[in-house]
This record gives sequence, structure tokens and C-alpha cells, in this order.
Amino acid sequence: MIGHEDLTVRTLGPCRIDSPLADRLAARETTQHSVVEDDRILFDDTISMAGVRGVPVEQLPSLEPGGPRQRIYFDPAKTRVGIVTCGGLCPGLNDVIRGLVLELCRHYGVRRIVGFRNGYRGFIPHYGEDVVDLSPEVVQHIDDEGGTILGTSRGMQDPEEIVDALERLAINILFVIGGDGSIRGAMEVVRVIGERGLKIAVVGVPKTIDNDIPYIDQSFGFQTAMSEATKSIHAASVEARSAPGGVGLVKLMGRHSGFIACYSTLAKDDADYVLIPEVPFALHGERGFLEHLRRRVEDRGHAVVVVAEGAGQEHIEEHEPGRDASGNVRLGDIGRLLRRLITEHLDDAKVENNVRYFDPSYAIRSVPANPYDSAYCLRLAHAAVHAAMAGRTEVIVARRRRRFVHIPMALAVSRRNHVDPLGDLWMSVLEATGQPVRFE
Ligand SMILES: Nc1ncnc2c1ncn2[C@@H]1O[C@H](COP(=O)(O)OP(=O)(O)OP(=O)(O)O)[C@@H](O)[C@H]1O
Ligand SMILES: O=P(O)(O)OC[C@H]1O[C@](O)(CO)[C@@H](O)[C@@H]1O
Ligand SMILES: [Mg+2]
Repeated sequence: MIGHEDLTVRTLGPCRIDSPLADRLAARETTQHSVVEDDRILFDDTISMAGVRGVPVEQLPSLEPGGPRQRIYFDPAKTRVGIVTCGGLCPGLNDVIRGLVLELCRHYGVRRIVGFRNGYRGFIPHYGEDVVDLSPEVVQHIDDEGGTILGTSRGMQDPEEIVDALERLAINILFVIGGDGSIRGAMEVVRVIGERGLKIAVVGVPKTIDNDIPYIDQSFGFQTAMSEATKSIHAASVEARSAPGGVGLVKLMGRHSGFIACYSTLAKDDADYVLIPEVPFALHGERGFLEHLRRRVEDRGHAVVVVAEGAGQEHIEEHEPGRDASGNVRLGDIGRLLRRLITEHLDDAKVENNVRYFDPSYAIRSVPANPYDSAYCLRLAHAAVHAAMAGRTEVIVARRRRRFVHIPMALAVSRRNHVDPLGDLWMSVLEATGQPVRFE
């Protein structure tokens, strides 16, 4: 069970400098829409969950609210900031970079901001990467494009060398925009910073189209990616409905978590089946997926199947399980396997079929953020700047149940966010598709 110690945010020291934003904060109080800095946000949100703890309200586990502070730790005029983007692409990376730079420059008056190129390798001299000076002029309109103007990479880098670079450039604050691996990397950087007795804040903005970071409502870019995915589902549905025995099969990203598959399915209401990593399924047999699909095609003349790339890995026999440069498992291709098995199964049953396979792959994550995600990115960037200027470190900023909060990095990587097979989301998917609870 999560307790106080899991939610405690580290700070570099007391805040002794008046914030340039202090005037705007004077009239604030905790309401439905904002939480003042010395208030706390409850971790549990049901009476039953809070009740089992058996302690008074003020002793319930709680999170530090995000947002500006009256007093800050860093002197803006003397503060140097670094920004890095790591891991796979995600819509909104440029929005976050832009938001950080604008907030730092315009509201705090920070004048020296550099971007490290191509993820953590941008710190390592061996790669010969330059750094990019970031100013409001440089970041103007970068949100119009997908990707990241800084570039990104996978692969392990030595945290000692990363901190060497921070020291050489006299960086006081490092913003890491990345997923679970990037946050683990940031924790290594924090460890070395601590060992060297340095006062450098490291603040993360969690990024993942897979939505697999726990304890947050949704990661930025997820909404855009799932919206893009709906285009392929709709195309698959049009193809399926336009051919005798039409089967539209769509494989979507989602290594360990099937959120993209679930939400894009709900958005279009075109799919008859959704297969995700969190819910194992049998392929063969009377109650297996293939036989169910055959009946659906015979009854209705067509069907649409959405599969998350991490689903059904146990069915892929020839796959050599390897790892990428960052240590992430390389998945077998469930989409191609299903395409072959569906065709063979329908052929064997003498059911006329036309299987159309869609793999939008990187197309769902390389697009610019949609307006909702852009606004969310900007607000996350603001929260990250407020946290860092107030000396918070080893922390990510996130929105949880509509409130912006500080979440210790250790908690953010303590587990993965999954679609709960017993939860409301999966129930909605079952209702929307009409598929059985289990294929067994
Ligand atoms: N366990 C780890 N310990 C230290 N550093 C790590 C670890 N895992 C990853 N990193 C660092 O973080 C970077 C990004 O990690 P990774 O490639 O796993 O992407 P990610 O941040 O998890 O994003 P994505 O959502 O795309 O997987 C790597 O290049 C590596 O330098
Ligand atoms: O970018 P790569 O290394 O091909 O990795 C792809 C993976 O990255 C993700 O997009 C997460 O960033 C996953 O959905 C996908 O499995
Ligand atoms: Mg990852």
C-alpha cells in the first residue's frame, strides 16, 4: 500500500527568493480548481480505500500539489537550464520544449537554456553532439511539427558522464522529457549528483503514447496517438464492409499496455474484437478467438479486429526474444501471425474471406499534438518549471484526477500502468465490441 514515504518529494533546500510570480498568487486559495502550495492532495479517492487506512484525514497519504510557489530556490538571473528528450517519439514533445522555454524566459526571467541533442547521448563527448541554445524565438512554432527538435535516442549512457556534462555547462536544472526508461536514467543522474554534493534539480515530464506511466490520468500525446489510430480502424471497417467475408485487422502500438487499442476502438465503435497484452486469449478450439471470428464473419459478412502489438506474445513461436538498446523487449509480430491464421482458418472452414491488414505503426506517434494535447503539454511544462524553480528534484509533474501534482520518480517507475481486465475501461470495450469476456 502506498504510504507517506512513497509520496515525499525531495527538495534541494529552503526557498528564500521571492518568486517573480508571487503577485499573481496573493489571492489564491484551495478550491475545486486550484490547490495552494501548503495544502495537500489526497492519494486515495474513495471512502473505502481511505477507510482501510484507519487514520485521521490529516494523516492520510497525500501528494504535493504542482504549481507556482511564493518563494523559490533558484535565482532566475543566475540559473542555467538543460532540456533533453529521450525514448520513442510522442506527439507533444515540441510543445513541452516550447512551454518550458517560454515559462522560464517570460515569467521567471531565466536567460540561459540549452537543449541536449538525441537523448542522453547528447551529454556524452564521444558522440560529438553540439548543444542547442533555446530561446523564445527558437521555439516559436515548433509545436506545428511532430517529433522533437532536439532529437531522441534509446540506449544506455553513463550517468557519471552525463553529470560531467552538467558540471561543465554549469547547469542548475535539467528537464527530462521521456518515458519509464528516461525516468530511470534521470534517477541515476540524481544519484550521481547527490554523490558529488551538487545542487542540480532534475524534473521529469512523463512521455509515452502507451500511457503506461502509473498514478497519472493520462500521459501527453496519448490522446493524439489514439485519435490517429482511429483512422486505421475506420479504414479497416470500410474495407471489411466492402468485400465478401471482409476482415479488417489493425495492429496498434502498445508494448505492454493496451490503452491505445481500447480507446481508439471505443472512439470509432467499428471493431468487433480487441486483443490486448493484459488479457490473454486462446486462438484455437471451439471457444477460441479464430472460431468466434469465423462465426462472426459467417453471421454478419465481415469483422474488424484491433490488436495491440504486445498482445498474444505466447502464440508467436519462431520469435527470438531480444532486447533493444535500452533493454526493452523486442516483440514478435502478432499482427502478421493473426493475418495468416485468420486466413488459414477461414479457408479451412471454406468461408469466403478477404483479410485486409493495417499496421499504422509510427504514423500514430510522429504527428503534431492535437489541440487538447498541446494545451496539456503547455500546462505540464508550466508545472515542471514551477517545481524546478522551487528546488524540487527527482520528481515528475503530472495530472492526477484533474489536479497537477508532484510524483517522486521512484513511484513513477515502481510499476506499469495497465488496462485492468476487471476495470471499467475493459468493461466498456467488452460492451462496445460484444466480444466474450475470455477466449479460452
Ligand atoms: N533502467 C535504466 N536505467 C538507467 N537509464 C535507463 C534505463 N532504461 C533506459 N534508460 C535511459 O533512458 C533512455 C530512454 O529509455 P527508453 O528507450 O526505454 O525509452 P522510454 O523513456 O522508456 O520511452 P518509451 O516510452 O518510448 O519506451 C535510454 O536511452 C537510456 O539512456
Ligand atoms: O521506437 P521504437 O524503438 O521502434 O519502439 C517502438 C515502441 O515505442 C513505443 O512507441 C513507445 O514509445 C511503443 O508503443 C512501441 O512498442
Ligand atoms: Mg519505456
